[in-house]
Amino acid sequence: VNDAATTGSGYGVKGDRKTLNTYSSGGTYYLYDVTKPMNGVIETFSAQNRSTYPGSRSVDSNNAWTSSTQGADVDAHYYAGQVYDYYKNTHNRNSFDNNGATIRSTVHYGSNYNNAFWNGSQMVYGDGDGSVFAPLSGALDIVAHELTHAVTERSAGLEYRNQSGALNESFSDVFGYFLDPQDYLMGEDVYTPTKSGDALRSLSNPSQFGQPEHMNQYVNTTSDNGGVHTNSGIPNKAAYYTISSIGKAQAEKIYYRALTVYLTPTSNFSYARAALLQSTADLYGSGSSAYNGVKSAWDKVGVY
Ligand SMILES: CCC(=O)Oc1c(C)cccc1C(=O)O
Ligand SMILES: [Zn+2]
Repeated sequence: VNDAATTGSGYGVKGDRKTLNTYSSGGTYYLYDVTKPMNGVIETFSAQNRSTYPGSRSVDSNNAWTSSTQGADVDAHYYAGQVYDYYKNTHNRNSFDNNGATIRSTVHYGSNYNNAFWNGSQMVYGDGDGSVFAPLSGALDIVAHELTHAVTERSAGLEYRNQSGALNESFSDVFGYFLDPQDYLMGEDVYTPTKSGDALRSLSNPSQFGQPEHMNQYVNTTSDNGGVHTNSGIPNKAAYYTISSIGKAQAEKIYYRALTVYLTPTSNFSYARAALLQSTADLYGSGSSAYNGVKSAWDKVGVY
């Protein structure tokens, strides 16, 4: 039996053509990517619209992943590979655990499910209901957001509530930007497919989608684990100020070092400021323009 790594192609959620790293075994093709270094594996499954995971491996008979229901599978697989490459090439991190863990995604989870999440072991994506969301793996920034939850879990371990939870959310949005830097919007490629110009969140203008962007607007609430998707607007705005003043290349090194070296499970916004400043001093010096950029960014959002 000739099992082999193969190259397929298909259409993503938006109908765009993509080349795919697949695998053939017994005459069937699988979304199973064995091309990454040190045996990192990326694999994609389908829940076939049931609420179970992982479901079964996404398969195709001729390695042409072109049916309308395969777009979610194509994008989950392709974008997971892009996020793997980003963390390896930019930060020398080998998968989310820095030890070559298999990156598994399940698509077509549930029915009309307007959600995506990291479940502690894998990524899971709904198909959306066609009004609030198109299939959620169709946005690179969402895939990067979810996989960054895994990186955070295996590094800082920021507890998913209150300020540490808002930081957890913010780091996922910020790395979503680093993967998809042509705008400061989150999820715009799949959010409200019948309406243009909106998004889940904006890093440059959090208040556009109902988020605070200064500490004096912090929302004390018990909903959403203490407003983790709301209060993330404050560190997101600080990240926007940082990126727009010192540039993406230095900002992403600073953010990765803070996340993997200094932040802890209970870090709050003030500690995040200190961690980012210390990371900047480590990398570029405390007298650098980068250091002044980070300091000024957090001053502007009222976090000291
Ligand atoms: C940008 C990705 C995102 O926010 O995904 C979520 C959605 C769409 C609903 C609920 C939670 C999340 C999340 O991953 O935090
Ligand atoms: Zn999230």
